[in-house]
Amino acid sequence: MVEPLSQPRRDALAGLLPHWAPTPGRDAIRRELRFRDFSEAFGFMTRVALLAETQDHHPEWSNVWNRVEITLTTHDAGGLSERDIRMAQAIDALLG
Ligand SMILES: C[C@H](O)[C@H](O)[C@H]1CNC2=NC(N)=NC(=O)C2=N1
Repeated sequence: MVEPLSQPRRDALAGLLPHWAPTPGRDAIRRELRFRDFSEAFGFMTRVALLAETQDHHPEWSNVWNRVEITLTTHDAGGLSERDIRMAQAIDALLG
């Protein structure tokens, strides 16, 4: 079992993640990305997939050609946890 984030921790972290927004109706965060083409988008997804395996934390996502939509939440916690924040920061770092 993973602990969900407390409200103060949630507030403290919100400013650290400028590219991520709350997912409407869910305890989750999401980010939409647009790449030059499908190859760039899928290359990025491949890198995130490897990252997800190393962190044992997996995104919910979708891809349409050059667009990738990522939602992060922790199923084991029934909502946002520190794992999602760590993953969001690692994804942001990949993007430079
Ligand atoms: C058994 C395994 O550690 C768990 O199922 C992991 C795998 N990846 C996961 N990913 C996400 N997003 N939430 C989880 O709760 C989760 N749990």
